[in-house]
Amino acid sequence: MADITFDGLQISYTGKGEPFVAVNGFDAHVRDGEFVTIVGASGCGKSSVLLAADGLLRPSAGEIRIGDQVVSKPGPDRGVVFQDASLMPWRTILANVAFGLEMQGVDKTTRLDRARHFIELVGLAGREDAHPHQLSGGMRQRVGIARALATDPEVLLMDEPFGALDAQTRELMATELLRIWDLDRKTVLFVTHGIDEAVFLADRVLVMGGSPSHVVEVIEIDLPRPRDAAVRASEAFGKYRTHLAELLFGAQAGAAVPS
Ligand SMILES: Nc1ncnc2c1ncn2[C@@H]1O[C@H](COP(=O)(O)OP(=O)(O)OP(=O)(O)O)[C@@H](O)[C@H]1O
Repeated sequence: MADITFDGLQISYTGKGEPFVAVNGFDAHVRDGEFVTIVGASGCGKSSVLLAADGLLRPSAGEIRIGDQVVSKPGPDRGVVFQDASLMPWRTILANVAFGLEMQGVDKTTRLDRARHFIELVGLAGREDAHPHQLSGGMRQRVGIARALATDPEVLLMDEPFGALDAQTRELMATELLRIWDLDRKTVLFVTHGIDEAVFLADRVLVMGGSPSHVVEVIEIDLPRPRDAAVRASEAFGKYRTHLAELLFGAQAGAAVPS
């Protein structure tokens, strides 16, 4: 089981003065195979929650469990994609995607075969020998996704993976991500600033708010899959957008979002 449980999660940062409690009482459950997005105002702690789920940040109270295992450090059960794909510039695309498998000691033939498979899956077949600087921002994010998938993690943690892309590429990437996710439905936790993106991708949206922040509302997105342009244009989609905008920016902002 690759469900994720956040149980009374608290995240504090210690500096020179008093510790700063960024997140407190964050409770949530992401079901096995579910696609959950997290939204909230800038600085509310979305990335902190994701870093803690990856095991890179130790909670000051509470715990995170993947299945029945308490998260204490990064592990092969989790694949991570950040806003900046953080590729190694001196490595080819193939070698970047194969990197995690190399770290796991997978033999060369197997890891290159697997890397090629995932490069093809993200639509970059033919670019295996290119270097990251020869690719567009969207292509680099595709490489980041292929790299995260190559080790076959149970859980994908994604922090604004399309945040640096233009609006059109961003929409395209969201559709592509859902196509890939649909192949084996990994458990996904996806942080975004984008209201449309949050609704389009998710089975459920976790809305963060408060100070220190926590989950203030969980919205079940009852829209059909596969999600496509027709779903995006539907009245139901518009209602979810308006509701989310109201929650995040107040009633006036919600009214300004066209459905
Ligand atoms: N290393 C750190 N040291 C001290 N404070 C930090 C550190 N990292 C984050 N913070 C603070 O913790 C809070 C949450 O930050 P975090 O980056 O998790 O928010 P976020 O919701 O992901 O923000 P954004 O949407 O702008 O990316 C912020 O107030 C931030 O200033």
